[in-house]
Amino acid sequence: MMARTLSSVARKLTNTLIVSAPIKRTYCGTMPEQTQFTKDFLFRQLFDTTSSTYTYLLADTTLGEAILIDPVIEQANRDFQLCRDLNLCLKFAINTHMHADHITGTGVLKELSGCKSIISKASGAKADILVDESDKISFGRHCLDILYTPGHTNGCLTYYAPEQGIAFTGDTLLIRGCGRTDFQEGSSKNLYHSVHEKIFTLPPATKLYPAHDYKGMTVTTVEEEKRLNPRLTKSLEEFIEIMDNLNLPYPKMIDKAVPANKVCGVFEVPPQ
Ligand SMILES: N[C@@H](CCC(=O)N[C@@H](CSS)C(=O)NCC(=O)O)C(=O)O
Repeated sequence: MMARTLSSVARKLTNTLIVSAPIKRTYCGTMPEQTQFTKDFLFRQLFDTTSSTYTYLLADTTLGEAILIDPVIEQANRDFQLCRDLNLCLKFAINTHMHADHITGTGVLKELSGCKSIISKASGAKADILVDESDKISFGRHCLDILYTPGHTNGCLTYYAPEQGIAFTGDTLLIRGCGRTDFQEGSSKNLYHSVHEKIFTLPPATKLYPAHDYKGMTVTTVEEEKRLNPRLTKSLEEFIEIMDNLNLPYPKMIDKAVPANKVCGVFEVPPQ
């Protein structure tokens, strides 16, 4: 009896396997070879669920120097504690741009760790160090190149670590999307050119890490976005049309976040 039951289960499973649809293979290109991180490079992707913001901790594990990209004020203690847990000294807290949807953690991290804050000169925001494309950001023996990628805001930067094959695109390029261009000197034309000229010209296997994701995605590559991005694979004219019709709601925090982020996240919000 038991044997018959088992064999009927097995037959059902076999049938299920037989009737399941074959995997449809539509991609006929060659996958670009993946770059591995060097042994002395630490990478952590951290998330703030309220604003769906990614913060990135990068470090030289031999020399113990770290940086944070796009920290969020509510997570500043978490990020600082992680540096302590890993015996890392936080050198810089960096923003890709002046965010509209959350207050940056750079002000609090400066207090907690004594690190220096960084943002682009073009952002018009205050920070300890204002950078542009001619600068590099070094931590230990590692280094970030700076790409000027305006469009979402006028001061947007992409930070690129060529040796590791990774770039941090902020809100310029999101996974299968891009940052909106309807406020803070946003320009769809500039964003399109930034992506096509500065990001899509990086090596195809370059891993791209955005400042946000709203669908649970974590990473993409230049090759993937050039092939699959539903907005940026279009012509400039079609792209502008798409961006003009996004109809996204105004970010909930913008009226508090932008004044605070103009002064590195240390703005005292007046009592309501
Ligand atoms: N609902 C959120 C804000 C969502 C949003 O507008 N995200 C921005 C980046 S943060 S300013 C964006 O560019 N989105 C592009 C898109 O296509 O979703 C809030 O209220 O904070």
